[in-house]
Amino acid sequence: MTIRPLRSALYLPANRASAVEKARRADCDAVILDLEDAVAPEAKVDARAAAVAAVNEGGFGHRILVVRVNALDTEWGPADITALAGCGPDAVLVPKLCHPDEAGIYRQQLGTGPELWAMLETCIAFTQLSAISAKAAAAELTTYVMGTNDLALEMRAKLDTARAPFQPVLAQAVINARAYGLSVLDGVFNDIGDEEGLATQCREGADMGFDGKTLIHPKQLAIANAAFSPSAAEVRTAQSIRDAFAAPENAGKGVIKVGGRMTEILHLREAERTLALHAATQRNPS
Ligand SMILES: CC(C)(COP(=O)(O)OP(=O)(O)OC[C@H]1O[C@@H](n2cnc3c(N)ncnc32)[C@H](O)[C@@H]1OP(=O)(O)O)[C@@H](O)C(=O)NCCC(=O)NCCSC(=O)C[C@H](O)C(=O)O
Ligand SMILES: [Mg+2]
Repeated sequence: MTIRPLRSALYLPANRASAVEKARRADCDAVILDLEDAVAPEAKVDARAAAVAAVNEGGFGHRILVVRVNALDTEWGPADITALAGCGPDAVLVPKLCHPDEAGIYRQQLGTGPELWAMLETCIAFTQLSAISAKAAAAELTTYVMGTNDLALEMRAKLDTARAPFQPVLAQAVINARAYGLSVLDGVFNDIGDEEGLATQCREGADMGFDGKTLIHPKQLAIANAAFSPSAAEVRTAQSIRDAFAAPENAGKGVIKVGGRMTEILHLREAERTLALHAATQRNPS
């Protein structure tokens, strides 16, 4: 089993050159060059050119290079998509997905090159997420990204560390992603100085089943990487489950006891995933 880690995805405005340079060396699994909400309207055209130049220049190493475009119904969206389809980042992230047919339209505009990712950040999307997800998967969309700031604005809900009003939609995002074989990333944590709050929210996201977290500052990367990586204890447990099922005395058994716990074949599958994720995260930073 091979796994592509997505523990940490760092956003930055595409037109901030010093941040683009830092992102090329940052300890993250994905870099998201933003053309949407982090870029002022008067800077949109220059930011698009900067994103295309950054993609063409490369230098992001193992990091998945993503560009977040403006929505197709804005004055910048169509030209963003055309420019990105032409230069080929690893993925294009589209904002504010609302309707079941949208992913197919984006895919058509984008062609078969880059992966298609989409933000879940509108109330209307959550009223019809199963229909959206079925059609998104058919359009080969690979990844959902939570947009909790936009969602908070639309819901008129308070976005604090505990995120109580958002628990149902966070779970819905994970369930839909898993049902259709997509990756799913948790939303950003705005308080850059609050490391404890970020760690709490990362742990919650990992416990809910998210693959990783979107982040807004390099200071946040280590906390997310740690929270979404298997711990040493989890790796040991996974190894002992794999060893136990491989032991001759357990050949052909569907359920055994490992470390005092009932352990079934489904737990072996989970253990294999843990070990694959662990192996995939043991690379040297480059
Ligand atoms: C939030 C920031 C504007 C803060 O910037 P600043 O005050 O300049 O921070 P620092 O002084 O701490 O910066 C120190 C150096 O670090 C680099 N830096 C900062 N942030 C990043 C980053 N994200 N990636 C890479 N490098 C970064 C700076 O370049 C400084 O270097 P130097 O200039 O050489 O001194 C800023 O952090 C920022 O812009 N963050 C990203 C904001 C963003 O992209 N927002 C859009 C995505 S969030 C969102 O919209 C989610 C979703 O849609 C929703 O609805 O929830
Ligand atoms: Mg948003």
